[in-house]
Amino acid sequence: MKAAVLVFPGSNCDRDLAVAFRNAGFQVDMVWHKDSDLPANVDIVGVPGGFSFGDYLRCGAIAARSPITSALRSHVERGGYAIGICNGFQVLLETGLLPGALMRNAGLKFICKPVVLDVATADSDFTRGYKLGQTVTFPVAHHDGNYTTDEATLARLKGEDRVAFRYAQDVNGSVDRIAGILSENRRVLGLMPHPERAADPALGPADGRALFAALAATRVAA
Ligand SMILES: NC(=O)CC[C@H](N)C(=O)O
Repeated sequence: MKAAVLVFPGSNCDRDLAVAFRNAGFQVDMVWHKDSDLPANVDIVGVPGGFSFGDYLRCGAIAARSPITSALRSHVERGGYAIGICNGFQVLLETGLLPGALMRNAGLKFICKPVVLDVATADSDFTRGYKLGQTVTFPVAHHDGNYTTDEATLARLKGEDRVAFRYAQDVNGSVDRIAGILSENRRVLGLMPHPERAADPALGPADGRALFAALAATRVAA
């Protein structure tokens, strides 16, 4: 299995994400945002956390217009897998590859702490290592994590079982306590909490490991 981790000016979780992929058995290439192609035969693209382009305009808005993001779009449109974590989730929303938007946290403060999440669906190649309703602990570190969308999209996300994770308790004001969502074909996951920072038992809780392990076990037919 081959992963590509995108790197923007201001990314700061790119290496953590690469380590989590590698420890799960992936071969990983780092790809600079000015490149216009992904390496050949990439199975999954990781869009990492951080502060791409200093979070200017809106978090992820400039990164969404980088050359590599067109390649990401083509990869996803071909049915390829992608995961966007924190700033990566913001980038996926800004590209329109996932629906909705992330606003400033309801409390207007940067939140940096481990949070408990409910696994809201186990029906995806990202979450099938968990049980439905299981709780997991991943860290969050964001100021713009307040997920919102219109009523119709929210109803659709819920009706199509596309909410992947919910905060067990309100953290940042997100509608329906949504922490992460899936694309229509369930091959793109965007989430604010950081599974890659909870993937090594030597460093603390390692609930994120099951996500990368499930992906590594996925037979990709894209
Ligand atoms: N850790 C991150 O990816 C930070 C995300 C984003 N720049 C925010 O603060 O909302």
